Amino acid sequence: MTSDLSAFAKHPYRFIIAILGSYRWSHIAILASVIAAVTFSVSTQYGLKKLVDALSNPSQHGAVWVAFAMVIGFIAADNLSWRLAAWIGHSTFTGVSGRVRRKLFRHLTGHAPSFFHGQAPGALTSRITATANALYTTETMVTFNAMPPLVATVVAIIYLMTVSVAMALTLTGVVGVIVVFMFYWAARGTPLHHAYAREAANVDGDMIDVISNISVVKAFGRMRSEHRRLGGVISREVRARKESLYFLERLRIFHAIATAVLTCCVLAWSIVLWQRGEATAGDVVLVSTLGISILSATRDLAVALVDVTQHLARFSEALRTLLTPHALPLVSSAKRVAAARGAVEFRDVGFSYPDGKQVFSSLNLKIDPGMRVGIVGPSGAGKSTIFSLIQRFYDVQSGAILIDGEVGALLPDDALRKAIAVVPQDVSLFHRTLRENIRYGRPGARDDEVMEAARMARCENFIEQLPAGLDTIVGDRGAKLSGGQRQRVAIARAFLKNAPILLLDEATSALDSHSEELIREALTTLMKGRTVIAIAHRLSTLRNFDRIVVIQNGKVVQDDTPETLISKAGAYKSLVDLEVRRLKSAAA
Ligand SMILES: Nc1ncnc2c1ncn2[C@@H]1O[C@H](COP(=O)(O)OP(=O)(O)OP(=O)(O)O)[C@@H](O)[C@H]1O
Repeated sequence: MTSDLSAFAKHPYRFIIAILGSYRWSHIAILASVIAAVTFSVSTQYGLKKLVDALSNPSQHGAVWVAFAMVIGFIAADNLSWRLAAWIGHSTFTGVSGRVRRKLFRHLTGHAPSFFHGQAPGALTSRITATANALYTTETMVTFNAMPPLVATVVAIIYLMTVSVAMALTLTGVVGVIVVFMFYWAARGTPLHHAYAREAANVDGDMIDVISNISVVKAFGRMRSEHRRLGGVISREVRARKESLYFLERLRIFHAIATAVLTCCVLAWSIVLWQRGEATAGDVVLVSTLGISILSATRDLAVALVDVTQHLARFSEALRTLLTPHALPLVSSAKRVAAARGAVEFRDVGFSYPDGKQVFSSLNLKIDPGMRVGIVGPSGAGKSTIFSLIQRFYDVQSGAILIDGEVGALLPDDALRKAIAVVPQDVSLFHRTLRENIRYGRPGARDDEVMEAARMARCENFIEQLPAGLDTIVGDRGAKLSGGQRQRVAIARAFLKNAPILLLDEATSALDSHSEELIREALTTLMKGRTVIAIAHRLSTLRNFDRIVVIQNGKVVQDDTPETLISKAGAYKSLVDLEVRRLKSAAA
């Protein structure tokens, strides 16, 4: 299977077959063990019939012990087969569930970053878990809930035929009617069970919402009203759960009455046969025990079938929503490309976001290797979009973006990623050690290289103060580090990555002047010998750049050296004047 599984979105059963294919022999072994276990279990009743027949005939002492051995043998074989089925089942079903998760996660992470904008990460990951769990539950239910009563019914009917073919056929008809009736009745409860599942999810969602906003709740003194709100949500869930449980209970009551009446009929019938001399005492025992087990099996079978169909429906639904096709086809990494030198060119680029918002109609921008270019312009001009397009988070609709003269969209993904390092505005860190976070820039980097990158990014001082130095866990999204420290970790990553093209997105939030100074020093070293494209929010950052490109409404309105631009009237001069006025009024 490739990482794009979207072809399976409409064919969930093909997906299941493809996944189960790798566990074919284990499933066959489980199936055989369950069939054997149930056959042995039902055969125990036959052993008991033999025992009763031998006991009622005093001359058959030997036959009594043969029947005894038969019963013990069946019981032992029954238990051993169940344990074997469960033993293989545990490793197979958990293996399948792990495989489903790996496959779905691979598919999910194969989407372009743009796919994840506006999607709650928690919702996506819990859908993967729910899908894998639905398949796991389906497998265990089929094996341990649906198959045993089905096999037991078939085997029991075969044994009953040895006593009375008419009784066996009548019972088959009655069982069929009961299973179908119970299945449809049980299925009618589905909306109630779904309503309960929805309410339970609401309780979870509300609790998560409150806990993740706990500081806001406390700051506004709303804890009591949040408790009240949650109390209401929990009451609705309790009500829905009761309705779902009572529905199943009514089904069980009906079944219990039907079982009692039918057992009575079967028993009476076999006694009549015995009175007529057409059945032995053992036959009466066999018929009554088998009759009872068949009738009990009908309820388990009907309920299990409903559960299985529901889980399969949930699985198919989840698969449909998870397996949306990848928007950007990946280029095979087999294609070899020379190491990048760092030239970037936008040639007649036309681009609109998937929602139809057009940002560029025909953007042209040529940046030579080693050149430092600052991009400025008002909010919404398209600066960040330029970065997204260079990194191929989206494909352009017309024109092309060239890296060293090669169309970016035709470059293998790993070649493109190798060519570009990014120091983003919002640095996102993993909930792992600082060392692992910095090493993200180059996974194979040695410890001394990680340390050197940290030193060049001016991280030493704060690393020394961390409780476990580089081995400190940085907290969720790097919560234990300050904004300036997170920026320097991103710079350290970029040092390790050592890519020829550097995209810098200056943080909008102001840092203290010491932190700003450290970052400025680190960036000056980092920029040496690379092509740099920087989005600057403070124009002073761009003083030492080779070129400044001013963008307005998706168009380049000025493109020149900082000295030339500042010396003549125009968009850049207006922006500088505006910043000077802002700084003056802030200082006043
Ligand atoms: N994911 C998106 N989907 C749809 N439209 C978007 C998306 N991202 C940005 N836009 C729109 O595209 C236009 C350009 O946005 P972009 O983020 O590139 O501007 P910017 O110059 O970087 O602005 P800022 O300085 O405020 O970050 C804006 O009108 C914005 O609303």
